[in-house]
Amino acid sequence: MTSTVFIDGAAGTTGLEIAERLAGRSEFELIVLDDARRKLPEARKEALHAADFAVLCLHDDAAREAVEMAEGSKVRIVDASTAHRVTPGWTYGFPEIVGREAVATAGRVANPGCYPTGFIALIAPLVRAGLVPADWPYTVNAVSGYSGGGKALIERFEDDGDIAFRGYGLAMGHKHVPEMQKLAGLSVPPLFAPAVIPAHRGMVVEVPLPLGAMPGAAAPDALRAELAAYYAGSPIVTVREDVPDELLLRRSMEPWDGIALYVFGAGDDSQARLVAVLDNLGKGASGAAVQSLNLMAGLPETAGLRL
Ligand SMILES: NC(=O)C1=CN([C@@H]2O[C@H](COP(=O)(O)OP(=O)(O)OC[C@H]3O[C@@H](n4cnc5c(N)ncnc54)[C@H](OP(=O)(O)O)[C@@H]3O)[C@@H](O)[C@H]2O)C=CC1
Ligand SMILES: CC(=O)N[C@@H](CCC(=O)OP(=O)(O)O)C(=O)O
Repeated sequence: MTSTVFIDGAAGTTGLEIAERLAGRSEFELIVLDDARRKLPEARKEALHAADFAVLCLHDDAAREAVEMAEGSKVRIVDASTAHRVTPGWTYGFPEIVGREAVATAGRVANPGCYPTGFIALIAPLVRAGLVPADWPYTVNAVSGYSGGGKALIERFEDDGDIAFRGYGLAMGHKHVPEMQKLAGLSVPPLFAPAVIPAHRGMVVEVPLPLGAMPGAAAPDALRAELAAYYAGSPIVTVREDVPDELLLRRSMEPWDGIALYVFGAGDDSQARLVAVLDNLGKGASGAAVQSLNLMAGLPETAGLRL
């Protein structure tokens, strides 16, 4: 059976990558609005009411508007924006964390943020297993390729070829913190230090752990073993056993919908560095949206993904 899909915001960075992952698949037929109509409220509303699925690849206000427009229709929504990630009634679209069945049966799915995908993948299973405390003030140090900021940041980095590093979120209160706290099951918000580097895509999310000072925290080998058991059999999440000399992001990175998790530990078990490497536009956005869409349509979760 073919399902119809409307990508609202199809001309944007995330929307284009979702369309690429759906291209040539007989299970989905895209509803496309031409350039003159793609922002017209009446055209969007008509498309939302005609579609089986809609993927919102919009800024938060336009995403909220789309959800309102969809009222009274049968459409099932995956929202890539931040608008509904901690909203009651919405399912957080991270099947490995909330369960595949929850996503498969949902009518409203909030696609995770790119940085939270790395943080939650690392921390949520460990908190649940009681191997690290839920009441610890975690720190999240992360770098992202500039496509993470959409068309505006892409243009800025490509116009100004001289930016080597952009630290931001310096006033704290980044929009990703609430979902990190909620999905990881933490009693205090993590301290988040994001930055952008002059590569188009790719990200590294690191959570440094002073294990010796953390009440009840397990040793690095036990943390790695727990993550490996938690994600065993996942075609998307890989827990790496190796300790490379260095972790590199390359400007030439191809689209990739997987995520690699590492636990690096000090010999005396006093410290660990949890690291997630992913593609902000892959498992961090478009790949995750297509994974959820697959599950919602009753299809294999990796169909169309770049793994
Ligand atoms: N980029 C990434 O790595 C990630 C992005 N996201 C989220 O996904 C969403 C989309 O981001 P991204 O693709 O990067 O952003 P872009 O800016 O690249 O794309 C947004 C698109 O929405 C279009 N648009 C703006 N207003 C309207 C409207 N009223 N109706 C219809 N279309 C509209 C824009 O049009 P125009 O082309 O004319 O500007 C643009 O094509 C955001 O909420 C973002 O935070 C989430 C995770 C990662
Ligand atoms: C590099 C960069 O600017 N990244 C964006 C987040 C990208 C993203 O995940 O957007 P959503 O929160 O809508 O999911 C930022 O920090 O605002």
